[in-house]
Amino acid sequence: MLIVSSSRLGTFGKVKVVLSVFLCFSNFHKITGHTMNRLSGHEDAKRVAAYQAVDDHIKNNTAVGIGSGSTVIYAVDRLAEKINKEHLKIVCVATSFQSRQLILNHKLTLGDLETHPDLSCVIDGADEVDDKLLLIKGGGGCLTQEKIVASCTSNVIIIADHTKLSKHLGDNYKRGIPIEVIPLSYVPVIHKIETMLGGKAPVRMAKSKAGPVVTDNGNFILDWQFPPDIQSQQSWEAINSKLIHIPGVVETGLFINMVSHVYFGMPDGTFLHKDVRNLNPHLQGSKTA
Ligand SMILES: O=C[C@H](O)[C@H](O)[C@H](O)COP(=O)(O)O
Repeated sequence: MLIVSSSRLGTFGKVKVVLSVFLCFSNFHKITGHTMNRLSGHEDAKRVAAYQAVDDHIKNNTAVGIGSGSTVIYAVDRLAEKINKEHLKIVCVATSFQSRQLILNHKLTLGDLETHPDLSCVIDGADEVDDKLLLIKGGGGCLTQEKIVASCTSNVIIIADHTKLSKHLGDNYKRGIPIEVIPLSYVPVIHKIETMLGGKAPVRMAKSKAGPVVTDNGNFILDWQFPPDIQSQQSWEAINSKLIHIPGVVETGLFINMVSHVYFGMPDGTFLHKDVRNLNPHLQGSKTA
C-alpha cells in the first residue's frame, strides 16, 4: 500500500510518508518496551556499574554529590527509584548544569555546597581510569565543579563501562587531558603548556556552535595531548601541579588520589569493583537489577 500511494505523491508527500513511518517505528519501540533491549553493550555496562554503586553507597539522611555525563544518568535513575521505594531523605548536590537538570527532572531534593559542604559520597563518571585509580575527566566539558564537589567528601565513587579501564592514562582516551582556562588567557596558556611540558594543547571547538566550547563557568577547555613518554619522566601529581600554577588555568581534568571506589560495567553484564584500599580487583557478580 505504501508503494502504491508513494508513486502518486509529490516530493513533499513522500517526505511526510517517510517521516510517519519513522515516527511509527520509534513509538513501536517505546510502546513495546523494547527501548531497553536495544541498548548497546556499552549502555548496559554503564547501567550495571551505576546501579551497583548506588545500591552499595547510598544511605538514608545524607547529602550526595551527583556527577556529570552519560553514565551518571543511570545512577540518578536508580537513586530516584531507591528514594521512592525506601522513602529515603537524600539531598543532591549538582556538579554541572546537566546534573542539576537530572536532579530536578527526577524531582529529587536539590541542595548546594553552601548548605551541604560535607557530602557522604559523590557518584561520578570518568573518561579514563588507570590501574592506580587516577582519572581523566572533563571529556564532556565538566571538570571544575566536579572537582570542587569531589573535594567535599572522602568517598568519591566512579562509575564507567569497561572501555575506560587502562593501565596508564592515555592508553585508551586519546583526546588529551581537559584543562579549563579563563578565555583571555588561552593563547599564553597553550604556549606555556607546550613549551614547559611538550605535546599540543588545542582549544576545544564546539560542534553545534561557531567557536570554542564554553563551560558552565563561562571558560574555555584545552585538550592537552601530552607526549607519550611524559609518564616515565614525572608523576601525574607533579604534572598537575605545574599545570594548575599557570596563570589562567582554572582546573585540570586530572583527578589524583581522589577516588575511593570504581565500578566498571563489564561486557558480560557483570561488574568489576576496585577499592582504593585494596587495589586487587574483585569480580563481584552480575547484579544487573
Ligand atoms: O565532562 C564530563 C565529565 O567529567 C564526565 O563525568 C566524563 O566525561 C565521563 O562521562 P561519560 O559517563 O559520559 O563517559
